[in-house]
Parts: sequence; C-alpha cells; structure tokens
Amino acid sequence: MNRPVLQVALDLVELDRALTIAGEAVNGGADWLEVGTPLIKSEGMRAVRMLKSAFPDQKIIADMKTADTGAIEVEMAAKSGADIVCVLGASDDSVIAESVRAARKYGVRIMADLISVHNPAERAEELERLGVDYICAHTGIDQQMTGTDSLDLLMKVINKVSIPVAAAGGISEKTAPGAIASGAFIVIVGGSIIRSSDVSGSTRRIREAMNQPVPYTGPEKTREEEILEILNMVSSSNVSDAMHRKGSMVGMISVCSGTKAVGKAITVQTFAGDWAKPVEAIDRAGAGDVIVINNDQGTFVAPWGELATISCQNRGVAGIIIDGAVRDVDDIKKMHFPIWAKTFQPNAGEPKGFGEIGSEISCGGQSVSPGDWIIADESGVVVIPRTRAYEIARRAREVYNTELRIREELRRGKTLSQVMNLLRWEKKQ
Ligand SMILES: O=C([C@H](O)CO)[C@H](O)[C@H](O)COP(=O)(O)O
Repeated sequence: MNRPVLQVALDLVELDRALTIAGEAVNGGADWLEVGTPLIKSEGMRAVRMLKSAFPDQKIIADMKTADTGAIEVEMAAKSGADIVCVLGASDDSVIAESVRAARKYGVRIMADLISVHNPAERAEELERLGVDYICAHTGIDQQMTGTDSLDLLMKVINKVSIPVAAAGGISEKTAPGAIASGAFIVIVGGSIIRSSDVSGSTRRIREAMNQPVPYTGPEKTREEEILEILNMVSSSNVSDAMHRKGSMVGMISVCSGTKAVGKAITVQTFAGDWAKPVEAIDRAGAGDVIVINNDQGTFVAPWGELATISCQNRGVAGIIIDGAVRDVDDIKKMHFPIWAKTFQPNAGEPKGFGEIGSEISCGGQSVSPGDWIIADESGVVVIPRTRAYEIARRAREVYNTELRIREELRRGKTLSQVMNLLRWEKKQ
C-alpha cells in the first residue's frame, strides 16, 4: 500500500502569499498542493500555472468546484498545469461525465467533492461508476463552523467505493490520525497549516500524526466546553469580526483594567438604582455566569458596589456588565474583578425590588437574553446569541488563527498594507 498523501489546500486570495506558504508546506512534508477555490477565484489559472512552475515535483490540484461546463473547466486547468481537477459531486451526471471525458483527453484526473451532497454513500458509488478517480469526503468551512464533522462523512463513504478517498474539512494534527485509521488515502488540510505562524512545523506535525493512525472516537469535548475554551482564547475584537460587527455594546468601560469575562448571561432588569434584583441575581448565578444588568434610566445612583462584588467573587461569578453606574470603584479596582459599567457614581440606590431576573433586556444598545454568551475585555463587551454561540466561537477562532499568520508576515518585514494588498482590494465605485 502506498504511503498516504498529505494535500495542502492553499485557500488564500493572494498568489505571492500562496507561493510562500506552499514552499514552507513542501519543506514540512506536503505531498500535493491544492490551488484552493478562493485562490482560483481571485487569481484564475495564473495561480495553477505559477504553482506548477514553482513546484514541478508536486501534484497540483485545481479545486475548481466545477458545477457546469465540465469539459471547458477541466481543459483550462489541465492546460495550466493541474494534475487533478476537483468537480462538485452534487453536479448533474452530465457534468461529471463530460469532466471525466475531458480529463482522459488531457491526461489529468478527476476528484469529486461530496460537499453538500445529501446522499453521500449512494452518490459516491454513482460517481465511481461515472469514472471519477478520487472521492473527496469534504465538509466545507462554513459547515464546519456549525459543527458538522468531516470524519463522520468519511466513514459513511469509505466502504462504498474502491477508488481512493480523500478526507477534508477542518482536519488538524488531532484528527488526521483518525482519517487515516478510517481508510482515507489523502488527507486535505487547509486552515491548520496555512494560518499557522509556523507552516513547515505544522505540516511536519500533521505528516507525523498521519504515520500513527488512531481510530476516531468523536469529539473530545462538549459544545459548551468548546465554546468556553475558544472564547477564553480569543478576544472581543475577534468575536466582533466573526459577527460582522454585530453584538458589540456601546459605551462600556472596564472598571478593573486587564480583566476579561467569558460566560453565559444571567439578565437583570432594574430601575433607577434599585439594587435588589441585581444582588438577588448573585444567588441565581452559577459559577462562570456573567450577570448583565440594565439600569439605564439612572446614572445618578449606582445599583452596584464593592459588597455585591465580594459576594460575586465568593460565588465564582465570571463578571458583571452594567448599563448604568457602579460605585466603590477604588475598592473594586483592588479586587481586580471583571466589571464593565457605563459610568462611576458614589450615590447608592435603594433595594426596592422592582424589575426582574431572567427576562430579555437591553444593555449597551444590544438585546441580551438569558443564556446568551458574553465576552468582555479591554476593547469592550460583545454579546453572542446562544443559538449561534458554537458557530461564532469557531468563526472567532478562524479570525484569531488568520491573524497568527498575518502577524508572522509582519514580523518578517512586510507592512500591513502589503500583507493585505490594500490597494488591490479597495472597493471600486
Ligand atoms: O475546499 C476547501 C474549502 O471549500 C474552501 O475552498 C478547503 O480547501 C478544505 O475545506 C480544506 O480546508 P480546511 O477545512 O481549512 O482544512
């Protein structure tokens, strides 16, 4: 049996960056280089030509994701130097058949991508009958964000075909051994390599992990554990980017500089400094929760102070967000407890008992429901709707990882404008 193949997916938009990263990946042990779909859309067949000419010993895969005009797309990729052309497995049979005919004519191979195919096992069998050379069990990047698992898909198709199967979709050093153990012959890796600050090192580690297959036993953590772990790693800015600038509260000041809060919201509505409900919410909160309070009608009195903060600390509350005023600021600063407020104010409110705990509230201009996730740091406070928390956390991690590579390129001497190729991407009117 031949040694399994590590295919590195160059899902970038700039050809010069793709060439540099490809070189580093090859040094780390990448076998095949994929001209990713974003790169093909951005740079066209020039990307295929340049990659082939820079890496003549590597197989070059053109990830065309062809859905129509199979013969034309396969011909142009083949003539540009591709060895393998990817077509969408969900395309009509006529597209697949034409792609296969063109591939035979121009001496290249066809990989059929099962992304978004609803009956993958059955379709894989049909694709094999239609003559494709490889099946790609692929979970797309947007699907990965919602938690779809690429190795589940691999296991559905692996015993259905006799042609080699590739596994793709969020594969990392941790999951690559599972892909090989499940029978994948090709492991396709994009983000875990191309966003790394050490591309060669990451490639090498994945290559080594592939040499020690271990059966896949499913995700190690619950979704909630994963959300918490990711939000503790990323920043509120990363989350804001992941949410396309939605979710950020306006005017929130961090009381204790350098603190961060991550957790699920316990919401409190109160009025004009009435501190009964905010303080009762401490008894409702579990360890790791964030108490989010609306008191925006009264900044002349503070519904929160040092004693409530001590009580929170004792209970393991992760943080306090107040759309309103806070007092005892000197004492709270010494406690280094994560609190965000609109303003500071020495006047105390009264415990009258109006308002409620656990209803939808407005805080810093954002709607917050119980169970929504909060991430707060020096840049501000962002609320993540609980129904999208897993997806947003994963997207924020993509942002975080993308910045790791950009930081590395800045360290090597490029300006930010060069790395981002700003002039090229300015919006044309
Ligand atoms: O094909 C891909 C995707 O659709 C974007 O073009 C990726 O190359 C593939 O998913 C591998 O990348 P990761 O999922 O980031 O490992």
